[in-house]
Amino acid sequence: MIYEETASYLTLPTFVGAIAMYLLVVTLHHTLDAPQPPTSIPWQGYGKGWIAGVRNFFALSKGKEWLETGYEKYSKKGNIFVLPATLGMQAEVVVPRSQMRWLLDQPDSVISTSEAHFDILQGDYSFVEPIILRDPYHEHVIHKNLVRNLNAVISQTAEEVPASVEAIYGTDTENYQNFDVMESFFRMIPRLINRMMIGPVLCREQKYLDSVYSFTKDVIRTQMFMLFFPKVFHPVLGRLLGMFSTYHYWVSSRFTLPLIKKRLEDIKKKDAGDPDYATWKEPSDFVTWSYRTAQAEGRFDEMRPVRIAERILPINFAAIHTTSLTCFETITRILSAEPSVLESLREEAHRIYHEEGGWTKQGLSRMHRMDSTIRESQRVSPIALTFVQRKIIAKDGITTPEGVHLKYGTLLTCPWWPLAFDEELHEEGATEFDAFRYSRAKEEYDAMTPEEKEKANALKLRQSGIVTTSDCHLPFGHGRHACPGRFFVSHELKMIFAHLLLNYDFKHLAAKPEKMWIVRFQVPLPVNIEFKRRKTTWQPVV
Ligand code: HEM
Repeated sequence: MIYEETASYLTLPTFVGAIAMYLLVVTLHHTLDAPQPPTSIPWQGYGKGWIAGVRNFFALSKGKEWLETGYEKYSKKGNIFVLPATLGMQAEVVVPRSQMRWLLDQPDSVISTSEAHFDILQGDYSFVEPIILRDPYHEHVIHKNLVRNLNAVISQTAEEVPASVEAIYGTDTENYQNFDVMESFFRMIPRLINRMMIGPVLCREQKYLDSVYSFTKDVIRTQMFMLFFPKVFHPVLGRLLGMFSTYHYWVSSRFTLPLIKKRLEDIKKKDAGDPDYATWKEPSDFVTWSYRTAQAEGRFDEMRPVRIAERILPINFAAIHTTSLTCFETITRILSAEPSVLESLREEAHRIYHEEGGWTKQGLSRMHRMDSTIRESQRVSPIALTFVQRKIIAKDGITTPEGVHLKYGTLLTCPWWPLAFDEELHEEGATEFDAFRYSRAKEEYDAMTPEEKEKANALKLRQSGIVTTSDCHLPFGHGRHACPGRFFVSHELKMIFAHLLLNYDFKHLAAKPEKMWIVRFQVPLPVNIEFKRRKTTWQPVV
């Protein structure tokens, strides 16, 4: 009897009603809970009231349209506007290009990058311990060490690229194979980034690589799931979801901890003048950089092996998906462009490799066509609508140059998607992919006489490379918190593509890959490419 009564409530309408009620509660909770931008400034979406808030919350596919309209109506006139909260994402105040300098000049104690990242990435739960994102010392280590150790990093990466590519793309010279492009890079990139992080032994250990890759997926899962639940559930849900990343950290640490402990022992013996270590040279990788930086700065907590092992994972998180997506965009753009683009890139890679006798920093910096192709692929395929997220952490808030007061906790951001395609900011054809957009002028410059070079604007040319960020080129962010990994990525990607294009044949891609927008992110749909190992490395036709 009781069973029958219960069953009578479990009808489709009651189930749908319960879900609708739950979502309504979640929406209202998010709306009331998050710091709200002022209603005195323009809001995109359905408006500012309660009902509009509910409609905005469910408008999963509207973000792009709202941003484009806001950009045209307000950003171009130098005004801020609000991109409303969708799902559990916080409303963002979109800062126009004309106010970007003001935004980036604010001290970290007023407008914070790390606090914005902490909130967005659920720093309380996703990275094993909250301190990892609360005090992102690993970012400081990368900022401080990567560029100054670039020569060593490039030669290690050059050593690792051929085997990393072959491990995925194989050596079959007879038959074309068919592969999911994104998957191929998700398998290749962890090895290359971990060569820089922890050296040649572990970067080839598949179980270790699986654990770090799984960790990055755990973080994304936690971040996504939490959007659907009000903050009151976060402590329980976050801890449950965080167990996955803690587990994968634990698996990775079984590989990393012994190596880190041994490295620190070696360094200490070397420092103590142990004669056995007279010729020992400390490897230049993230482990050594972390220890040495912490030692120089008296950060004893950061010299502990466990802490160094924990910090390896957020760097993997920052690197794996971003680099794989960029590789995906670049190769699919090359293969769907005119075949002459592929041939031209091959010619450049072959020429420079032979002129330099291998991959050097100097040679890679002369690969203008490849540099341009990667930069242009990033421009025409923004991963997200907005970049440069910052959170106001000054307790009293802050007043913008146009006199609007924004309170503590407000999220600020910059409009990347519309900037990327603005015809007024880029040379003609801004909506089209033009592989050599940034390299034509550089090649012309290289061919000039010294007198002609003196008259040319070399600075402008140098400012159009992959690593150069600006207020209208944001794939690596902008300002002092712009991605420090880009100095590694730019060389890594050139070596990967040079190796792929010189050693493999590819079938032309008939159509450009399809994309889908999920809230504020652009996600490519799966694409397969057909390729075959060449019997001999590509040679120019004489
Ligand atoms: C193509 C690949 C990559 C892309 C597109 C990318 C993009 C970004 C973006 C958009 C930011 C935020 C910048 C801002 O808010 O102004 C960022 C930050 C960061 N990235 Fe990357 N990244 C890539 C690869 C890497 C790699 C390989 C590393 C590590 C070696 C790395 C380490 C970092 C770090 C540590 C930060 C935080 C910087 C800070 O807040 O001071 N990234 N990245």
